[in-house]
Amino acid sequence: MAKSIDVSDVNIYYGDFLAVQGVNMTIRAGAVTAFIGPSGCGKSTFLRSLNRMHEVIPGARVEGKIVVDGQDLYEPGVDPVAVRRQVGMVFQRPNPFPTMSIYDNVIAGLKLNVGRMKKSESDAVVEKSLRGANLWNEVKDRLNKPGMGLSGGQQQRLCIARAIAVEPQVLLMDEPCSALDPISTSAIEDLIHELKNDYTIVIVTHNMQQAARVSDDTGFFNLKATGEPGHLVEFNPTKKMFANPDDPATEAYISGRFG
Ligand SMILES: Nc1ncnc2c1ncn2[C@@H]1O[C@H](COP(=O)(O)OP(=O)(O)OP(=O)(O)O)[C@@H](O)[C@H]1O
Repeated sequence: MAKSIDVSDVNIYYGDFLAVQGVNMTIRAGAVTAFIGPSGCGKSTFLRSLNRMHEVIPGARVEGKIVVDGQDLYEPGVDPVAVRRQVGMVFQRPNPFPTMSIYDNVIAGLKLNVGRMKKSESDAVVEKSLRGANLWNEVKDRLNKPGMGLSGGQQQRLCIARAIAVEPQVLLMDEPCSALDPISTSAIEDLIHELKNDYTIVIVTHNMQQAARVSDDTGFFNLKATGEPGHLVEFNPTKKMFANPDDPATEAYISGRFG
């Protein structure tokens, strides 16, 4: 089930470098939230802090609170692997496991989490996840063929199927369409609309039309100057953000005057 995310006073470091400073926001359950902003302002860094992926980089750390379903993800004793199951992620470039079939790609995460499953159970998960990712009809007759044999857009939907197979509460997407052609992009955008009934979705995008098309809320990140930390300038419903933003910097960015 979709959950909200409450972010308080979050600072994110790479070693001594403060990359993102002082973020506060509430990401609504069952909504699509987009992060926009110029290159280097910390959108991806912040996104990765939402499922404890940031800390896999040596020296990287997060301060502050990120609460999902009443649980602060950064409290001592919280298992980052359990967090990543609850908060799934889809990356910029489709990254199916190269040696695995379509079928095995879908259940790869689930196998890690639950171990062995009955064939009938895994068949059901594979079908449900591929249907959920709008890919079932295209691949149902070749589930045992390699995942790498699919088109880029199909591979990205396969990665979405893999992410939803473990039934997360939140789905993070880091520029999921940037490597895709317009038709595949449109298929992923349609899918995002459908998935938000079941998942809280957070998407980083460079494409402002995409943010306007797919999201309910938008966060605009910016940098005061090169070398300064990125910060959240404004967080508002997407309609307001694009029609009547609160901050002049948001308006300047949205209207293409910088970035
Ligand atoms: N692995 C890393 N080690 C050190 N610094 C990093 C690392 N990854 C990112 N940074 C720095 O953190 C800051 C934020 O980068 P990040 O990639 O989050 O920005 P972004 O807004 O997502 O940029 P883009 O839109 O170009 O993808 C930048 O100054 C970047 O150089």
